[in-house]
Amino acid sequence: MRFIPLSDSSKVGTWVARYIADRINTFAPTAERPFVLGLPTGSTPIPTYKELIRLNQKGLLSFQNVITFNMDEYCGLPENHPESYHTFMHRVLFDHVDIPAKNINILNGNAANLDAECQRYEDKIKALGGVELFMGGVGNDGHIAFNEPGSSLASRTRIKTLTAETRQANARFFDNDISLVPKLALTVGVGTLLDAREILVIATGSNKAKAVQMTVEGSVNHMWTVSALQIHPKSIMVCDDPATLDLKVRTLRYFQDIEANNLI
Ligand SMILES: N[C@@H]1[C@@H](O)[C@H](O)[C@@H](COP(=O)(O)O)O[C@@H]1O
Repeated sequence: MRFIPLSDSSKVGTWVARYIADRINTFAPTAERPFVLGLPTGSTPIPTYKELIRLNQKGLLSFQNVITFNMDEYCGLPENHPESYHTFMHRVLFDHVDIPAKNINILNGNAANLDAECQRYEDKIKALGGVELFMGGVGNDGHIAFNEPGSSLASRTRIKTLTAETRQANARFFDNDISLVPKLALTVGVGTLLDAREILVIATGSNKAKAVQMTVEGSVNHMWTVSALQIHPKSIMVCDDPATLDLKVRTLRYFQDIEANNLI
C-alpha cells in the first residue's frame, strides 16, 4: 500500500484530483476504450471534486470518455431527494463537468427488484472490462462504500443494513434526525472494490484516525473493511494530518520518508 500523509484536507483534495487527472490523461480514453472510474459520496471527496471541476473547466481534463460508477446509494429515498447520492453527485461534480449523462452509473435504491439491480450493476462493470480506478472514502467505523463491520471481504454488490453508528454520522445531512436516515442501502462489495485495477481511499479528520490506524498498522479484518486495501496489488491511502493521529510516530515517519524519496 502507498500511504500519502499531507497536512490538510485541501492539499489532500488537490493531490487526489491531480492524481486522477494524470491517470485519465495518461490512459488517453476514447469512446471505444473509456476510462472506468469508481466514485464515492460523503464530505471527504468534496475538495477533490472541486479541483476536478477546476481542471475540467481549464481544459486540462475531460470526462467525455470517462464512465463512472458510484459506490452506493440509499434504499427508499426518492432519486430527487436532496440527500440522495444521485442528487449529491450531480450537485458536487456531474453538473459542472463535461461528462455525458449516459456515462454516469449510480445504483437505483428504488428498483422493484433490488437483487436484480445489484446484479445488473456488477454485470455492467464487467462488460466494460472492470474499473480502472476506484476512489473511496471511509466511515468512522472503517467501512468502505457501505460495507459495514462484519461484511465479507469477498462480498459483491448487494443490499446492506446500515449500522446505528453510520446512521448517526449521516444524520447531519438529515436535520440531525436519525429517524430520517434510511436503514438500508445498496453498495458495491469489498470483492467488487478489490477487482478494480487500482483503489485510492481518502481519509480526513480525526474521527477517521482509528480506521486509518487499523488499515495501515492493523491486520486485514472484516470488522474494518477498509483494511482490505492491504491485499490489493495497487492501493493508495491519502490522509490529512488529523487522520494520522493514531498512527505510531515510527509508522508515519516511515511513509513520509518513502514519499520524500519517491522517484516513480
Ligand atoms: N457510504 C458513504 C461512504 O462511502 C463514505 O466514505 C462515508 C464517509 O463519509 P464522510 O466522507 O462524509 O465522512 O459516508 C457514507 O457512509
